[in-house]
Amino acid sequence: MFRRVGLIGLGTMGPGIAARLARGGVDVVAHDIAPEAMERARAMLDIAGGVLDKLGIEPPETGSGTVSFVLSIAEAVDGADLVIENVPENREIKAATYRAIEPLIGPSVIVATDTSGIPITELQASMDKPDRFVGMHWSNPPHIIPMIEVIGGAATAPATVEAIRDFIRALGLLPVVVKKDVPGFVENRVLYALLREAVDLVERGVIEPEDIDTCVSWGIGYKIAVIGPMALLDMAGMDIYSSVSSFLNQDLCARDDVAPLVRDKMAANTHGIKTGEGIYAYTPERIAELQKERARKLVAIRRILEDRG
Ligand SMILES: NC(=O)C1=CN([C@@H]2O[C@H](COP(=O)(O)OP(=O)(O)OC[C@H]3O[C@@H](n4cnc5c(N)ncnc54)[C@H](O)[C@@H]3O)[C@@H](O)[C@H]2O)C=CC1
Ligand SMILES: Cc1ncc(C(=O)O)c(C(=O)O)c1O
Repeated sequence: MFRRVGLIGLGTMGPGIAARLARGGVDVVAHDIAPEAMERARAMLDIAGGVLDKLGIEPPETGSGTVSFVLSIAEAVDGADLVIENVPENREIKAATYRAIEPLIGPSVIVATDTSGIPITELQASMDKPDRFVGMHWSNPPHIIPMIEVIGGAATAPATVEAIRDFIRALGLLPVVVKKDVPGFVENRVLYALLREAVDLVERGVIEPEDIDTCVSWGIGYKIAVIGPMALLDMAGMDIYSSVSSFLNQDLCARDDVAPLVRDKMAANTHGIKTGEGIYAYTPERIAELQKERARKLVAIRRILEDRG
């Protein structure tokens, strides 16, 4: 079990990760190059703590850990036995961050990345000690979603993968070890297959955005939370899947670039909630309302799925 974690990057993911680790008894020393991100993270900690209370996640007997904010990477990694990197999904920024971290840590300190899908083998190529480098892919919102993917690259020592898997288990979370270092790992390969098809259907005028959200949330999402895809195949029957996939697979979206709908949104700086408009438009009041409502529903669903309803 790691007792002290250096957390680098406090944007969308960092604050929830800090809150969840601290609730598990870990002392987190957090750093972001942007002072305003550190301020936002402080405010987020209280909100995430309230959600963890509602989830009934108790600290261990030794008590909750702490979260402190520091002004440099050197202070964040000093004395850490694990460093978690949460900087933007950009190879150069990540490589520069590892170059800054590595000279500051001892040989036994593990460095984990929360990359959404850049292969670990690629990222560890810039490291002096790639054997202690590993993927630890949390899902957003990270203080609520219990599943975390663990991915070793070609040069990762098996003991590094095992240490992260055991740490996640000790926190009461659900590690899933991905056996091959494929781009996107597993969660995002599945999610992006769904998103590619959804964007394509909206772009082709087959369905309105609100209607595909209803269709997927109530038709597929609700069911898949209880019955995973492999179990769903058995429930539907291999005969049905074989028959439907024989004509449908060839008609599914197979585009290998970013869809025009998404490129247009990027060009117009309509990135979603973070800019106030994406597929839908959001006022600041609506964003606050949605965040509360989504957290409340995710907490209620998780309690039911854990038979604690
Ligand atoms: N947003 C999401 O839903 C998910 C994102 N991820 C992955 O997690 C990582 C972080 O993603 P987000 O939190 O969404 O990114 P973000 O862009 O919201 O936050 C990144 C933070 O890193 C900071 N930063 C940049 N360079 C830095 C440096 N050298 N030192 C310290 N801080 C630095 C930025 O100021 C920013 O606050 C990415 O690899 C992303 O792909 C993983 C799961 C879900
Ligand atoms: C759109 C999107 N992309 C990546 C991720 C991730 O897991 O890295 C997520 C997420 O929900 O966590 C996501 O929604």
